[in-house]
Amino acid sequence: MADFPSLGLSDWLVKQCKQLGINKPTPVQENCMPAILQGRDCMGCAKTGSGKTAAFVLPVLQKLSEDPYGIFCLVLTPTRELAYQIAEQFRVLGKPLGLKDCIIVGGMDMVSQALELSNQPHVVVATPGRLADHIRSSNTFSMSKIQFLIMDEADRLLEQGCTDFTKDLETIMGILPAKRQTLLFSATLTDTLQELKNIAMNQPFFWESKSETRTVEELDQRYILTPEKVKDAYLVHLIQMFTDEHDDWSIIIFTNTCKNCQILTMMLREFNFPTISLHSMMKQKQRFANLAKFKASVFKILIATDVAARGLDIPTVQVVINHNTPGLPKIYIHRVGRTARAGRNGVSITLVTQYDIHLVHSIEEQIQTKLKEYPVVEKDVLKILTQKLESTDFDEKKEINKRKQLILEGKDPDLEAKRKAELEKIRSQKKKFKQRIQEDIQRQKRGQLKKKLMKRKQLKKKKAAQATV
Ligand SMILES: Nc1ncnc2c1ncn2[C@@H]1O[C@H](COP(=O)(O)OP(=O)(O)OP(=O)(O)O)[C@@H](O)[C@H]1O
Repeated sequence: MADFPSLGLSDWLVKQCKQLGINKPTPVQENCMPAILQGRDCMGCAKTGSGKTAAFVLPVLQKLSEDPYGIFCLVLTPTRELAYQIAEQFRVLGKPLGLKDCIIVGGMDMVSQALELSNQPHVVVATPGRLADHIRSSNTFSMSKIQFLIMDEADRLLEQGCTDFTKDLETIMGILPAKRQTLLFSATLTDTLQELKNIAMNQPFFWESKSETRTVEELDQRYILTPEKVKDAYLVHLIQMFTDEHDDWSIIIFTNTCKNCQILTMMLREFNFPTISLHSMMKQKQRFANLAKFKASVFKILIATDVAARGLDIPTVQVVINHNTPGLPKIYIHRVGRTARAGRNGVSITLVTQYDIHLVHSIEEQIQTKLKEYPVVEKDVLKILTQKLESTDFDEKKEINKRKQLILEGKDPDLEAKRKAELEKIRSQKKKFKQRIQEDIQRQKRGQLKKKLMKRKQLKKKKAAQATV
């Protein structure tokens, strides 16, 4: 197995790595770093937690130390928290260089960002939306001398999901020099391969970790079958079990909406679990503060939407719980990848309701692994259900939360309720009308049939009468 010097890495960087406990390159580093140091474009696809960040940070720092000039490297990433994490890796590994970095993400002060950009940082780490805003609104910085464009979680950047980066990426690409090195990394590159190849035009070096499975071996992947209605009781039971047995464990719970994030946080706090949330409806400063508290283990439980599904590297996370079964296998891969990182062990548990079985099958097919059932003592879950959930008038809280949400959306809850009731009335009238029409048709059909049968009977009678004559 190669070591860092044999891959062409300078002594000062090898020393920096050692200080961080990075002694031997991981496969993605071993394979991609020489190609990057040779000046090639590179696409690296390796499992979650396998060291993809250092695979691009180290060669960029080496090249930067040889010829620092202007804004040298631009890193694009889909989420704000991830941008800070990547910038920190650059800062720590590039300390001896006196590296100047700049983070450009939404939700933070635009004026101070513009100032930082005009100060010619070596490395800019950005989310596409905010960087595109800066490009459109000012001409105080230039990216024309950029040597490296890096797209971390590259497949997500190209996806046209709920956040579509296409327009912003076009704006950004428009000011970058054609002559540059482009590096694309993710744990799930394959389904956007062609689009990515168009971005890395220089016959990119492509490396993908060869493995039957798409999740790491150290991850124990489980599921619990639960009726939708009592899912939360199972969740409480799981957390109770983990917190009773391991006081140093952190848990991330993924759920599908910001609203559910809030509701679950409220519910788990009722049970006195140290819970904090992270979702896109929160103010950015609060998002950073909550994540910092979770990383520092002030709060052991983080409830998050998929804004936290990709890239976040928090070594203390031992358990990932999917409160909803992810609709796409890719999302599942990234979510459960928040644990069992860098060779550590971890557990993931997916709550599967009667409506989600087909989703589990497609996840299993993609990851080439069968999820195992997580044993649960039903009696204990039932206890939670009857004692606590009922006594905390949870339904009432849900209703209050619904009303709060509507107010936040600028709607009047009472008017909305009225509107909903009217809609319901119209729907039920429509249903009744349809039913009536169908009944009429049936009646007509029955009438016609009756007539036919009568005719046939009469004909038979007639024939019989003729025969006797
Ligand atoms: N060669 C190495 N030896 C030991 N640990 C390493 C090495 N390289 C990186 N690490 C550590 O491994 C952890 C995971 O790395 P990183 O966050 O880069 O993973 P990733 O492959 O980008 O994962 P994801 O796909 O989830 O974004 C980090 O804490 C990092 O410091």
